[in-house]
Amino acid sequence: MRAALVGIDFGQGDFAASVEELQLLARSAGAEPVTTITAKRSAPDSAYFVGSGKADEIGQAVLDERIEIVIFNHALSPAQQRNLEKRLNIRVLDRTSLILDIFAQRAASHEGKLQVELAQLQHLATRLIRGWTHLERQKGGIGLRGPGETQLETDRRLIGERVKALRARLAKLRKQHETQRRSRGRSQTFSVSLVGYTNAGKSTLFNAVTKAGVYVADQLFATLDTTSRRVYMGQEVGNVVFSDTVGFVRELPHQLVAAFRATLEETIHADLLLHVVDASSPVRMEQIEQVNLVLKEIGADHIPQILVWNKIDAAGLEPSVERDEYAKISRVFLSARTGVGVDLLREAVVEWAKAAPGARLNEAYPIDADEAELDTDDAAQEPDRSDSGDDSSTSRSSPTTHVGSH
Ligand SMILES: Nc1nc2c(ncn2[C@@H]2O[C@H](COP(=O)(O)OP(=O)(O)OP(=O)(O)O)[C@@H](O)[C@H]2O)c(=O)[nH]1
Ligand SMILES: [Mg+2]
Repeated sequence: MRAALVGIDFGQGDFAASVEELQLLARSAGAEPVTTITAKRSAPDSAYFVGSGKADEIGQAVLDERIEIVIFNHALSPAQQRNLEKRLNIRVLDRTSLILDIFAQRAASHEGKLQVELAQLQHLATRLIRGWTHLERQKGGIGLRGPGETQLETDRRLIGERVKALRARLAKLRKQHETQRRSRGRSQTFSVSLVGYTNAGKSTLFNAVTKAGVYVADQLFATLDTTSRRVYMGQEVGNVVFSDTVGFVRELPHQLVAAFRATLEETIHADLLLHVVDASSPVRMEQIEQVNLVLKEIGADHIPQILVWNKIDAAGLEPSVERDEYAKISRVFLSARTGVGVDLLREAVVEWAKAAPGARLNEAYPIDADEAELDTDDAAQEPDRSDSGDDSSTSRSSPTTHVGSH
């Protein structure tokens, strides 16, 4: 489908990067961006978002380039969208609808599909409601109740009912998952979630670490549902669960953040986040910020993170590890694609897993009085563990020794 993209520069952030992202988003949705129309404004026009001169320029491009759809890099009000569609005589999508559309195409699990439908209906509902009041105002209300309005009221009611049903079903699914999680007990298994901006390389890294075949593509939101794999990480820590997750994006429609909370449930319950960053992207710092914002929104900002600077092959960087002031690993440079540095990350995860508060404590860690008591209890129940204690306590003078003491 031949698409014209429209981006307005309000003088905030990296405009070129944001237009580039819109092109990737459009392609991910299956559109073919043929032309990109940009303009500078200080504020959106209330009728058309762009000025009427710009609207005509878009109209001309639609004719010249045989455009089938116009996609705005912004959230349009229902009135703006309608006005534009009327004037251009073509379907107009805004950024929110575009992202919703990609999500609708990609959702694979039952729960994922329900969540997308819910978000779409909520988006639609605001349009209908506002569309209706808009009409009402135009017609002046009383005595002018036409068949169109009745239809809108019916639509609104039906949508409301469907939204309610979807919410109930999702709540039930969530409860089931919660019960499953609890019945598994306070799991001994250390869990790690890969999070990050869309296209950062999370799935590629997930595959490199777990050797699982997960869909990798140079598209936005290639992954929509969470995939988890249990991986044996050696004698000391045993199994670790890795979860790949949906990518984040700036201005992620708010309904979607809320709707995808459950998809990101694994993230909220993870012991450690691997925050994957495309080190070759000029806007990587902004992307890190955006991801941290979403993490805060879903209540996962308290979970410790390792920043994974991925794609060092493209960024011309060397594989390495950085530690913070407590000597804990805080950043790993690697390439998920070539595999260079991936072993450093595995070692980093093992180190974190060994140091985790809930992990099998053993006497190799310096611990303070309260924890020492706990540890004695533990040791009493599993006497065989103290046998191997001595040599590991000397060999592990590494950073992990800090953990017991905070
Ligand atoms: N040059 C280079 N490209 C990489 C590297 N890792 C991943 N890629 C590419 O980046 C693109 C996106 O990779 P994915 O693993 O699908 O990214 P993702 O973060 O899972 O993306 P979403 O699931 O859409 O959020 C693909 O084309 C990968 O081949 C890397 O280390 N170097
Ligand atoms: Mg992915």
